[in-house]
Amino acid sequence: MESIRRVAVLGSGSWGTAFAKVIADAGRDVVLWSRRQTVAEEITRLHRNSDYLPDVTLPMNLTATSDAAAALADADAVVLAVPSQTLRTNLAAWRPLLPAGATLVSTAKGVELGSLKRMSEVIAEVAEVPADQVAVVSGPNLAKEVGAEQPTATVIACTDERRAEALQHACSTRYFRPYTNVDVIGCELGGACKNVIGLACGMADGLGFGDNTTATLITRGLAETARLGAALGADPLTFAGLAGLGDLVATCSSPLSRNRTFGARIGRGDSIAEAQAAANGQVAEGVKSCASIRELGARHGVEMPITDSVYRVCHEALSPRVMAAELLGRARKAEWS
Ligand SMILES: NC(=O)C1=CN([C@@H]2O[C@H](COP(=O)(O)OP(=O)(O)OC[C@H]3O[C@@H](n4cnc5c(N)ncnc54)[C@H](OP(=O)(O)O)[C@@H]3O)[C@@H](O)[C@H]2O)C=CC1
Ligand SMILES: O=C(CO)COP(=O)(O)O
Repeated sequence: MESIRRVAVLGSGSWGTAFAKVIADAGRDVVLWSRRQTVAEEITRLHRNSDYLPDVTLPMNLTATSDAAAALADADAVVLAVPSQTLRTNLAAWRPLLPAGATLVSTAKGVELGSLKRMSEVIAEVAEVPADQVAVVSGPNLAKEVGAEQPTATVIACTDERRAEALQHACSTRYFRPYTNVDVIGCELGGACKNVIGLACGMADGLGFGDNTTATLITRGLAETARLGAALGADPLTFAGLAGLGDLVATCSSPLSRNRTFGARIGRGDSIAEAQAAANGQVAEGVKSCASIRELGARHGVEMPITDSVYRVCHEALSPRVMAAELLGRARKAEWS
């Protein structure tokens, strides 16, 4: 695998912008694609993305465009940083422009509604590339903290270890430390499921519950994520790592998490529509992915009580307080069963 010199990042929201900055800080030329020309112009001319990371000055070797062909020209790696549920449509439009052989990198943390596919599966299918050409970046990576250059680690997962290492090299900086992992399934499930558990933790906070409840949800949330992972062939160790426990803890504890913030509003009594309006267009992936993850669990006979409860709150108008009572009132069982 050749080294990565030029990177296209498609999607200029919070994470697309922060991760593009990391790669530029690692010395690569980065072109960020934005669907809004005004955002692209602001990034290129003023080195700012005031909609998503207003306090961050972006590096000079990061430019932006709303022309996908210009962003993708000669890219050695293509980072996909759009929401999970639009990725298939976005990528289908970009498919003819993808440079042959480029590593395609998923940053989206979700499971597709309908197909129940992981993002790397969607990418391989739509781009018509082998699975080992697709990498996943996942870990405790709250965009605002990464943008502020706070010390952070992540996981680059790819079944082709040399591609993973090339990407690891292309995004290693003094504040961002990527580890490689060949367990793509586990890393993706960790990233998708933690958003749902983050919603549950937010709901608990909104109801006025404290750290015991949060710790209980984190731990039992990890247990159901790991059960799903086992059924889908993930490496159990992945769930103890950055893309598992690491991301789960960051999302479930941080007021910066959009999923946790969304859940807290619901816990305080907002409707789903009100919480969506307050999110101001920013994606809280778990609201949709709770449906696909719940269905994936059911398809594989995996019990996922927290995910099921979050789904019923988000899509069947279950009250969070009743959710809490129901979860506590479940049939008694052994911890590891
Ligand atoms: N934020 C974070 O801390 C992290 C997020 N992630 C994951 O990265 C993915 C992207 O999230 P993030 O950047 O945070 O999301 P944001 O909500 O911050 O930004 C979403 C971006 O996607 C664009 N977009 C939205 N809908 C479409 C569409 N239909 N077609 C094309 N572009 C679209 C938005 O454009 P516009 O501005 O014009 O609306 C915006 O640039 C998610 O799966 C998230 O879970 C992963 C790690 C960290
Ligand atoms: O994935 C994230 C941190 O790793 C961001 O979480 P939110 O999407 O909940 O903000």
